[in-house]
Amino acid sequence: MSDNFNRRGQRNENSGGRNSRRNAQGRERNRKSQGRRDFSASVPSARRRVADPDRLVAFEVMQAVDNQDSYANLVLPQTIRKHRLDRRDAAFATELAYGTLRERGTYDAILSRCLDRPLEKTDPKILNALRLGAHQILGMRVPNHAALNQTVGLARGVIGAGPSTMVNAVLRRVSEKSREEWMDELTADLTDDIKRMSIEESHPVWIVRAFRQALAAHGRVPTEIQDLLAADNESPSVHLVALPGIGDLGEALDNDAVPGQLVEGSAVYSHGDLGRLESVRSGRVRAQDVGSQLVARALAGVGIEGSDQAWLDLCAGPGGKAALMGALAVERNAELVANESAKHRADLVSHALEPLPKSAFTVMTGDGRKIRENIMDADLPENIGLAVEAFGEDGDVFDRVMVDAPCSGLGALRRRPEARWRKKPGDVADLLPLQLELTQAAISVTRPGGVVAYVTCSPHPAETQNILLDVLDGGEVELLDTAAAVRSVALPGVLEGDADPGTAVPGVEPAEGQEAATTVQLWPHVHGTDAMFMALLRKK
Ligand SMILES: C[S@@+](CC[C@H](N)C(=O)[O-])C[C@H]1O[C@@H](n2cnc3c(N)ncnc32)[C@H](O)[C@@H]1O
Repeated sequence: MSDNFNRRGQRNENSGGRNSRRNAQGRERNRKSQGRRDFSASVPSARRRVADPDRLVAFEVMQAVDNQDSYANLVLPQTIRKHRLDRRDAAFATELAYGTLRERGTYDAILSRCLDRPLEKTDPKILNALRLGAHQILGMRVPNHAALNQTVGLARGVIGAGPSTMVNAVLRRVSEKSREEWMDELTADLTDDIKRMSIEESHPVWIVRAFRQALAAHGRVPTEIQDLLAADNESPSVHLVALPGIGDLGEALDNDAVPGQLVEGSAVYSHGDLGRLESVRSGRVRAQDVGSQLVARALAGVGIEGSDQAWLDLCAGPGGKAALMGALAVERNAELVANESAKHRADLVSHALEPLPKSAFTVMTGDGRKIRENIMDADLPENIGLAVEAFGEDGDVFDRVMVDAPCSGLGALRRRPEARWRKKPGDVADLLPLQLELTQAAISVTRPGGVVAYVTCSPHPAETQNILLDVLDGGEVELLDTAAAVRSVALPGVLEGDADPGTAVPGVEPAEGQEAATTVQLWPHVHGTDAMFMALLRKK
């Protein structure tokens, strides 16, 4: 983490460069030359009447998330461009918007003690301005007077003079206590740990509860929950993968990336715009969570007997795992079929696979549940086509199949700052039938002895272990020692001891030739990855 960011990954406003609007002490520079004046925080009526551009960007992102259901990670870059922020101000706006969105739950609990009306009855624009102010005061090291002054200026500029007076009064009350004092006050009378953590770590109560169950279900200690929630509030590092045999990490490493600690061919990049790396622009090096890299490599690496030429990624969009699997397939003289139901996402898969030789892959657009019918009609690469003929009407042609199922995404909350507030408990239940049917469809096109990987970016027991048990009930597949397969593609020693991601599944016997029947659950607070689940299944 750079020196310019605090414990929560936010920038300290104390490292002003030559052109910065903040000086070396973190104070906003005087802007007389821009025709505006900065005033003392104690004179609200005389404060600036226009919104500071980086705070305005953060505010517009919050509004777009609320009013247009926008994704912050998509709308933020557009808004930064619209307001022509320089790199430094863009970084500040990013931390302000993302941090405020993530920690909204904590700030709302504090604001509800400072407002004289319920939050629901507060004008949403005023509420968003207050949240941004609270984050600057309690979550970033912006001096109180600057946070107040600038947020009042923002409110005055985008909402009006009346509301700005109220924003000033409320933020003054917020600034009267430190974050720790606020937490003590808010949680003093709470006997329920889940509610306490929900406020302290800014997650909805139902997600805290689900995570605690998930930790227990995947063999970890439920008391880890606080660390897990805290890890969700950190900005994730950018992990890179060099497509094996196609890309290399040299350029990234020359530009301050550092080698990844979990898996070979990976690096961690924390030095700004990835687009400046030609290897990334060309798609030969890709940004990909290292957990995704691990599961893709584990499926490619697990031992199978017999043919190994036809690989399938059943739910491939936008193509991250497909690109890595496809490159590994090329090295092994195998070919990849990448299927995706949404046309625009199938186009992204085609784009992700561009660096591969054209003859090495096929992209199909279709419902994965109908893959069996669809592959019989498809124009597949020659060796897969031959295999289809060999298996005749059955269509069970594939040696390795990835089912990276559509899921609640609860394991990647740190990537989508607003996601935790949008998701509902029903989202988990809604996807369960689809997850099961996709896995059954995958099994139906896998040849006996071939392997299916069931993967989710969620640790929720309903969409991980329960789906697995339903699949095993079908009697067509057996659970492999997934943890051993994952360890074998990780760097030596890193998934041992407390970092062992494996869990034995009660009542499930090891398959022939396997030490154990295990699943794998990765965690942000243990492995620095998304909370990704994997079960490797061998077709009988
Ligand atoms: C978790 S994402 C896959 C991520 C991808 N493997 C990667 O690494 O980039 C799940 C994908 O499944 C797709 N999907 C949803 N329903 C599907 C279906 N019935 N058949 C095939 N794909 C489906 C979604 O559009 C989404 O792109």
